[in-house]
Amino acid sequence: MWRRASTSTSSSLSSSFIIKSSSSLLNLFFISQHHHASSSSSSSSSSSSSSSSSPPPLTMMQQQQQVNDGIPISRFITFVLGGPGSGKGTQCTKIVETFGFNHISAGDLLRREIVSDTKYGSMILNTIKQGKIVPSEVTVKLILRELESSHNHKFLIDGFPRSEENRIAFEQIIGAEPNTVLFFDCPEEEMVKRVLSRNQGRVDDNIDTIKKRLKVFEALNRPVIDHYAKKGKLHKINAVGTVDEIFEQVRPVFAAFEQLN
Ligand SMILES: Nc1ncnc2c1ncn2[C@@H]1O[C@H](COP(=O)(O)OP(=O)(O)O)[C@@H](O)[C@H]1O
Ligand SMILES: O=c1ccn([C@@H]2O[C@H](COP(=O)(O)OP(=O)(O)O)[C@@H](O)[C@H]2O)c(=O)[nH]1
Repeated sequence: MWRRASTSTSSSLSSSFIIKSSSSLLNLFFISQHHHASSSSSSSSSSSSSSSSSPPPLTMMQQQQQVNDGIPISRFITFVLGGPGSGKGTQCTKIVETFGFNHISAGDLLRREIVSDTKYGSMILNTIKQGKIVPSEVTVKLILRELESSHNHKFLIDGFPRSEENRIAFEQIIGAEPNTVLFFDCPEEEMVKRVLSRNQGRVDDNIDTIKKRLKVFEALNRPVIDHYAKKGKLHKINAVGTVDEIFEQVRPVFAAFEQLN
């Protein structure tokens, strides 16, 4: 069983905001040469300034044209972090419904490989059973495929990166940093309780594997969280409470982006 990566067509964050909200050019990626050519040969309606090393932002018309042409435009990426059972997937569903993001669950992508029995399937199954982390190049490749095949430019990447090695591989292969990072902060005993009652038939939702996953989370995922905290990109959410109460802490993160637009 896995959560389906969901895609919504509603779009309320525009690329012009993405450009304005980014503190560094690393936050953006302008993938196609076509983009550079088209944006540099026409004027832009956005008020954001552009340096000599960056292309000017696209007008809404250019963005629409690119969507029509199937050419990727600048992407807005949110990493969704937190321990096992902290409620990442549950909150992602609410963010998709409210703000129209495309939800990419790294765990779901990996479980799909197991079910499809691809060349990585048995290695992934063994890794998940042991609560360990799948090699970065495998996971990043699966994420890249999702990023490239979506017409929605706003992404939630759920449950990734799980280690500094994951994070660095993503940044090198994809060529971008996330625009923002959510961290669902949940006490271990609450996470254990939730995972044990998740009831989705997952091979890793048993007490022995949960203990291993919690250790791996503390050892390998914490440094990633610290990294983004230092960069001022981390939004720490208290993950204890009802789903709706927690979402009320999440909502302002994305509402703020909309307001700036
Ligand atoms: N705020 C909450 N309070 C109680 N249970 C929750 C809450 N949020 C999620 N859950 C439940 O806890 C389990 C784990 O949530 P999930 O979103 O799958 O976590 P994660 O994606 O972080 O592993 C699920 O069964 C989910 O329904
Ligand atoms: O980027 C990832 C995401 C997941 N996993 C593996 O998939 C398992 C389940 O991850 P998921 O995010 O689905 O569940 P959670 O840990 O939130 O319960 C993890 O314990 C890892 O073994 C991984 O190796 N790399």
